[in-house]
Amino acid sequence: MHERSPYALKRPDFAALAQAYPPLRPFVSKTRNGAVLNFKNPRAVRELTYAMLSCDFGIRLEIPLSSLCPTVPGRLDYVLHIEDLVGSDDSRDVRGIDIGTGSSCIYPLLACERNPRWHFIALETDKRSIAFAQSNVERNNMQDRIRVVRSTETAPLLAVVEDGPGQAGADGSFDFCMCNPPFYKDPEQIEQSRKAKSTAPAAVCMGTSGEMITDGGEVAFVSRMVHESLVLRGRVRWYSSLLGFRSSARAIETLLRIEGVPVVRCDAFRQGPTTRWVVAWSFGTPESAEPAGSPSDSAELPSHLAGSKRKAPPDEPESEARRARRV
Ligand SMILES: C[S@@+](CC[C@H](N)C(=O)[O-])C[C@H]1O[C@@H](n2cnc3c(N)ncnc32)[C@H](O)[C@@H]1O
Repeated sequence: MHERSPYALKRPDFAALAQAYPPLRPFVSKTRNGAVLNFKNPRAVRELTYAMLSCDFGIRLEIPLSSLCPTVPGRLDYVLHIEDLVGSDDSRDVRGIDIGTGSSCIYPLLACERNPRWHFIALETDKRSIAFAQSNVERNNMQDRIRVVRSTETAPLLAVVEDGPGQAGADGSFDFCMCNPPFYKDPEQIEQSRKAKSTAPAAVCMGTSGEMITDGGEVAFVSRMVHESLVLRGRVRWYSSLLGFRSSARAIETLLRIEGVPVVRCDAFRQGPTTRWVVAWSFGTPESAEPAGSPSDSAELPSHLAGSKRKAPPDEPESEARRARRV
């Protein structure tokens, strides 16, 4: 977990959360070992996300039950990592792009809540998710800072940088882009992943196929970002994506090095037994971006950029619900 995360030091106290956030109460039971939550119940998992966002960030959310339910500590880790990359200069506006914002619009909401001068374009292809994301932006009065924009599957992922509808800086540039892509290439890969976790309790999965599956999997998706960045170059200062497999992070890092991208870093973030990778790259000058790192050499990075680096786990992503269980 990121060293600045408030969740790095304490496990959530379900009893205290339920006290502070009454809608969570029906899902919390008292046992001899303390208060517990039934993570097999999608409503309980969703209510936990609502409770944490409300109590810890003052964010109000509504998402459909049949969609990916974001786990707050994991999403916060990526936001903290982006803050490390772009710096915490409150004296200027910072502009970011979230590729695939989902129905929650979780990254823009968390990032804007923490950073008063940040602005986002939140891109999404799915019609229902766009409607929910837009409502969540309005529910939190963020309309002047977060703009939900519809993408199409065939359009470039970063077409918005070329189009620059309103939110780019005066020079038409963005400070960063972030992305949590669909991890899997097909249902079989999801099934394989589930079987590999057969010793674990059955997980409740709330992702739609559009949220979990993309042609060629996450490597193909992020490779598209890489190729677009080779054209856009400094129009975005930091390009980045989350990756669910260590092998994917390595593949993207290799692609970036083959393409001669001058600044590449790969950081691993661990929460319990789950690790996620964030690959970030930049065409910036040495002053605006640190030298490259890699999963193997990232321990040499300055600590504020290092996140939580631990021994790499098996090469498998995990369902949102299993991640939530460890919160
Ligand atoms: C794994 S979900 C991430 C949702 C959210 N960002 C989160 O972290 O909870 C991936 C999202 O990317 C969206 N997506 C897929 N292809 C896309 C594309 N070409 N452009 C923009 N969004 C896309 C999906 O509809 C889905 O909502």
